[in-house]
Formats: sequence, C-alpha cells, structure tokens
Amino acid sequence: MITVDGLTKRYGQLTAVDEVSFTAEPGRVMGFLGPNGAGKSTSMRMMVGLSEPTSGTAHILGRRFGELPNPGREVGVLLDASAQHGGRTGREILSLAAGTMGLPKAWGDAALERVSLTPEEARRRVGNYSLGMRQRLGIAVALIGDPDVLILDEPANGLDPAGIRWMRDLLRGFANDGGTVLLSSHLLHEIEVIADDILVIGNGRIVARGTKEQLLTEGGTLARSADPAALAAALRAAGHASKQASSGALHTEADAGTVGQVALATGVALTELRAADSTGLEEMFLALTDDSQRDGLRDETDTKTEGTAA
Ligand SMILES: Nc1ncnc2c1ncn2[C@@H]1O[C@H](COP(=O)(O)OP(=O)(O)OP(=O)(O)O)[C@@H](O)[C@H]1O
Repeated sequence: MITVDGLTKRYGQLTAVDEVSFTAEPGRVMGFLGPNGAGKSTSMRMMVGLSEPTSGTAHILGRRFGELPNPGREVGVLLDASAQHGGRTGREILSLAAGTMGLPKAWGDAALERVSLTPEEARRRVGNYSLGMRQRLGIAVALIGDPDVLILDEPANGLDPAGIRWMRDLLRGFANDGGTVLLSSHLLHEIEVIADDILVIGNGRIVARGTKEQLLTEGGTLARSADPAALAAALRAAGHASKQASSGALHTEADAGTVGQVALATGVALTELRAADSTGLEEMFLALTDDSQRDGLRDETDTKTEGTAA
C-alpha cells in the first residue's frame, strides 16, 4: 500500500506538487495520469526519498521510504530507464542490483525471465538496447527483490502495442498476487489499457480520481442522429445537457437508455448510440488538464472530479 497525504513541493515561486493525497491499494494497479510538467515525476521522487517534500508525507507499507530496512525488498522503483550505465550488460546491472540487496545471483536470472529478456540479450551492453529493452531491464531491476509495491515512472515509454499489452499482463499478475502498483503516464491510452484506478494530475493538483469504470461511465454517451439539433433540444427539455463532440456526434452525460427513450419520443432516428468510453475519458482528461493549466484556476479547489476508489 502507498499512502500519500498533503504532499507538496515548491521550487521558488513554482508549486510543482500541490497537496496531493491518495491511497494506492494492494491488489490494484493505479495509473497516475497527467500532461508533461504536471508533477508526476516530482511526486514519485518524493515517495522514494529522492526529493524532500516541502510539506506532506508519503508512506510505503506504513513507513517512509528512508525507514525501510532494505527498500528494494519492499518497493521496486523505475524512474528513468535511460539512467543505466550504457557500458554494462543487462546481466551485470542485475547482478549489481542483487548484490546491493544481498540477494542470490539467481534472482537476477528469474527477473530477466519475468521481463522476457533472453540470455543473449542480457549479455549485450545496455548502450545497444532499444528503449523498449531498457524499459524491460528497468522493470527487471524493480522486480528483482520480489517487492510488494512497484512505483514506475512512464514504464510504457518506448513500448510498442504488444509491449504495452505485455506490461499490462505483468502488472496485472503482480497485483493479482497482492502487490500494489503505481505507474505514471502522460498518455491516456496507456493508462486506460493498464490501470484499474486512475488519478489525474494537472498543474500539481489532483483533478480527477476513480476506478477506470467510474471515469469511463462519467464519459457519458455519444449519439449520432439524422437531426442533431432536434435531439439536443429534446435532451435539454428532458434535463440533459449535450454538446457536439469533435466527431459531429452529440455527447451527453445521460446514459444510452435515456438518450434512446428521448429520441423515440421525439421521433428522431438514431444512426449511432454508444457509451462514450475512451472518447469521453479523453475529452474529460483534456478538459480537466486544460482547465488546471489555465492561469487563475490554480488556487481553486472546487474543480475536482471525485470517484471513490483513490
Ligand atoms: N529540480 C527542479 N527545479 C525546478 N523546477 C522543477 C524541478 N523539477 C521539476 N520542476 C518543475 O516541476 C514541474 C513538474 O515537473 P515533473 O517533472 O514532476 O512533471 P511530470 O508530470 O513528471 O512531467 P513529464 O510527463 O514531462 O515527465 C515542472 O514545471 C518542472 O519544470
């Protein structure tokens, strides 16, 4: 479990992380989503003791990172896959990590296997690795101590779609075995594929949180019809706001059943009716992060959209 309470980091006038609080639960994968510069890396660095918070606390399994006796046995961390020494082989890097944690060398081989790096690849120098291979090696280093918690900053960076699916399965298995996963990304699709719970950060503040299902449901409904203006008016009369999405379809918070009933009663033929799913989540993500980036909104606290899980 990871418990973060009021975590704040100021650099001079800039508040990079502003009163961030959440709990990441065992058995679940939490995605930490936000645009570039939103404060994800700074938050994670504070969680693992690489940066001192201005205020607030972060606990992993009930203790500050610095209080963990052998941190790599409790929490696996990947902050920057390019940070490994390019002149070393993958196997050497894992041997060093095993040595630091006081683990048998064989644990390095087990970690390599878990991330599907072959023995031949492990004998190559990291300087010759693709970005995706470096990410796999970084995850192997995070996993080597058999920790209960994983904190991964942009681990899907450089992975192709098959690689992202592989990572989803790996993290799903880790969580199913009772582990806690926190991973960041600035790409909605990655988080949508991998995470159970989503925490959205914009301009240092949490702007939305909830299970993926909650946030998808909050994405509303998309309806395409022969007469969008008439459908929009009928929805409005029934108490449901709508707006034209970029695709031309109407986007409304009403559920699909309600939209169907309204269309039937109004005599407007529907040509498409579906949950807005990722389109809705994307629009929400863009709107929320745009809002949080705008000057003047930084001091408002009532712009949050809250689900229940985080
Ligand atoms: N050491 C530092 N000194 C001053 N400002 C910093 C420092 N580290 C980060 N920042 C600023 O804090 C803000 C948050 O940066 P952070 O790296 O946490 O964002 P991020 O969400 O991880 O972004 P990205 O997706 O681009 O990695 C940015 O405005 C960044 O410029």
